Amino acid sequence: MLRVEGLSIETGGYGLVHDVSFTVDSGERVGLIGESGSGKSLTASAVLGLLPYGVTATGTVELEGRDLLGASERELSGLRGREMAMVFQEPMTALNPSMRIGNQVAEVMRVHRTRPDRRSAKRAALDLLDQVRLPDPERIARAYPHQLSGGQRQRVVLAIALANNPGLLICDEPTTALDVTVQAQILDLIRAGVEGKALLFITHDLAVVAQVCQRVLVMLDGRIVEEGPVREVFLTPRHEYTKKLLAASDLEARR
Ligand SMILES: Nc1ncnc2c1ncn2[C@@H]1O[C@H](COP(=O)(O)OP(=O)(O)OP(=O)(O)O)[C@@H](O)[C@H]1O
Repeated sequence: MLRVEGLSIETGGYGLVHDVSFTVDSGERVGLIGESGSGKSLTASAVLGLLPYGVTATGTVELEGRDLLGASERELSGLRGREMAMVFQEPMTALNPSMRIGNQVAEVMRVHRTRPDRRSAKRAALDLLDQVRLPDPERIARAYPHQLSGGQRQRVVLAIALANNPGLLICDEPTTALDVTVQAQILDLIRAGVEGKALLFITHDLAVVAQVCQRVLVMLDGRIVEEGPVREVFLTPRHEYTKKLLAASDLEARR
């Protein structure tokens, strides 16, 4: 499904990510962990074709065999929101503050023409709001983003991400801004929502990886230094850095 091979990212001749390779198959949930600045978000941005201005990527990124690094912006925007979708930390930046929630969810289906008409897109939007367990979807659909809580807004973002049934979902710290009980609910929804799809889940929280992912990649200074099944890596880490990460987390205490 997603294949990243020899991905390097640089800016002004300065390397930020070095020769990163990994795959995420359909039905697989893969975590990407590592300290702040290790290159996790840039790696995800390269996959999505959303690298910041002046930052460039080389290597191979393929989604269902389709080359993404060489794709035009037009091709990429046809894929984003349809074949691959993303959920970032701050839901407010993903939502349009002046558009009603229902219209925003319907919009992503209209843009990609995945529903035959406006009415069916609106109906599908209500179903999606219900699917992410928002109470009273009709009322939420009429609301504006600022009228919802942070957790409710992230549910809306997830509904938008899942609207077109994408094969790949990329989450970058989706629950970091939420309190723990809401965090657990959103993680459950993500797990349920990605069934049969590929998930790349970026976080610095090892407990979240243990809860959501089957496989984990550990990144340090722009390189993947260790990878494997979550259980294996967390129980018997091989790289010194992974050992340090585990020692610093509260996972140890839960074993
Ligand atoms: N637009 C940019 N221009 C130059 N350097 C950048 C740019 N964006 C990120 N970097 C640098 O690239 C490195 C990797 O950043 P990245 O955001 O991928 O880290 P991260 O692992 O996602 O960290 P965090 O967990 O804090 O989000 C960092 O050293 C960062 O300073």
